[in-house]
Amino acid sequence: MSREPVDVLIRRVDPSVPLPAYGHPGDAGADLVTTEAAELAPGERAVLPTGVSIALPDGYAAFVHPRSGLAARCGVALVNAPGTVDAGYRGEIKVIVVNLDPRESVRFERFDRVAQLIVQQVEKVRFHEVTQLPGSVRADGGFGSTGGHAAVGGQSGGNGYASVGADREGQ
Ligand SMILES: O=c1ccn([C@H]2C[C@H](O)[C@@H](COP(=O)(O)OP(=O)(O)OP(=O)(O)O)O2)c(=O)[nH]1
Ligand SMILES: [Mg+2]
Repeated sequence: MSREPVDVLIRRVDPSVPLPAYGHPGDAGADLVTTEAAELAPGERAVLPTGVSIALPDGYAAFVHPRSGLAARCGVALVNAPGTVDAGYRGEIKVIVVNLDPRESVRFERFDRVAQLIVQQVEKVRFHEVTQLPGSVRADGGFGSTGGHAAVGGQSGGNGYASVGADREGQ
């Protein structure tokens, strides 16, 4: 059974902007548009206005996520993905896009969909300082400790194959 949607107040900063909308029932993200046209050269980034500001209930945050179609077709990423919109933020939501394509410029027209907003409940924690943390199986292993590193500069970790995600150390 699906839960009732959470009510979120929204204000149009740009009076003619379409409100964020879910593409399909069950989608996690509501699409955000840019209210400004922009052209990004390869490697260029821009902070694009979305024309809306929101008031989230306490205990919620909204996250500005990339759109996979823009990423796959045009190499467009969000520099800070996912961007965090705090419950207390009343300013205009902005999207920090970057064109990662090495050759092609990318052009956004006014009201093109540039990102998607995912609203989530977030925990607030209280930090308790200690001198020693409880043990765990992972301990301080991280940053590739389980193997399967991507190749850098065409070189892999010693066997000469460029690979992403294959666990060579397990073979
Ligand atoms: O992609 C984003 C990320 C952030 N924000 C807005 C909402 C958020 O509440 C505020 C601050 O974001 P963040 O905390 O990530 O930035 P900061 O550099 O830490 O700024 P601040 O010192 O204002 O917290 O900026 C956006 O509109 N889009
Ligand atoms: Mg901050």
